[in-house]
Amino acid sequence: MLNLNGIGKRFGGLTALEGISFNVGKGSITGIIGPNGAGKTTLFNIATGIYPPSSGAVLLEGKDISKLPPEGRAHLGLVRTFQNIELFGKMTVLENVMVGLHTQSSSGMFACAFRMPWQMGEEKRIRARAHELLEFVGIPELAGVEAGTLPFGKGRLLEIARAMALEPKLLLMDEPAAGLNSSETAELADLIKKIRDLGITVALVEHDMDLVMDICDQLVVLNLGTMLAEGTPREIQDNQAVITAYLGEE
Ligand SMILES: Nc1ncnc2c1ncn2[C@@H]1O[C@H](COP(=O)(O)OP(=O)(O)OP(=O)(O)O)[C@@H](O)[C@H]1O
Repeated sequence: MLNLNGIGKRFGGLTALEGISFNVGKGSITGIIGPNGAGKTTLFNIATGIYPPSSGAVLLEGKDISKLPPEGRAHLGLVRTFQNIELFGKMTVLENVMVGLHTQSSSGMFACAFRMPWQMGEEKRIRARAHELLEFVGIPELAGVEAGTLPFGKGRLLEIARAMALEPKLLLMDEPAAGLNSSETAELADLIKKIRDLGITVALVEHDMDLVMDICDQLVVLNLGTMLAEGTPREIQDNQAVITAYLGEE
């Protein structure tokens, strides 16, 4: 689904990544883990188009997307969530999801903002779909609430609903469990599995080892900008280099 081919990244004299190659399998949940400063965020930013790689290529379904900006990647179905939730605080929860749906709709934001008569049917369809997505992530009762007043954990679920509005083929999540308590993390784990069960490929950068061991089909371990290991959670747990470099730190 997503191929990272010999990715390298230099920031001035510092080599943040070197020779990173792996494939995020279609329909899988892939976790990218590693100690602090391993290069996870840098790799995530290269995959989502925030930075160009210094070397190597990013391929989505075989197509080289290395030079595409984030919006272009989103059009091809590569959608991301943020570690620091970015919501429209003054809008309702429902409206936040509707904004995502408008960017996908044929009529676009402009016509919808002015409520052209021929857009009313579309508007109704979008509102219904937004309700469905809130139901899917488990917060249907919060539709009318101002997004800025949401507790952090609910905000994360809303962000996921908004990402789902973009109809991702591949959802890239930046530390989705950061800031969540254990019951919220368990809820998140169920939701990510539900997303995978819809046929959407998921890749996440995450520090919460219990979460990645629970939900991931495949793990990639980075250390000091290189790939230390790749395998199933079981294989990674038993990998001596990983234990030394990473798990041993805990
Ligand atoms: N924009 C930048 N300019 C210069 N150096 C950077 C930049 N972004 C990252 N680095 C460096 O690249 C290396 C990898 O950092 P990165 O943030 O990708 O690691 P990480 O695995 O995400 O760490 P953490 O788990 O702490 O978030 C670090 O040495 C970092 O200082």
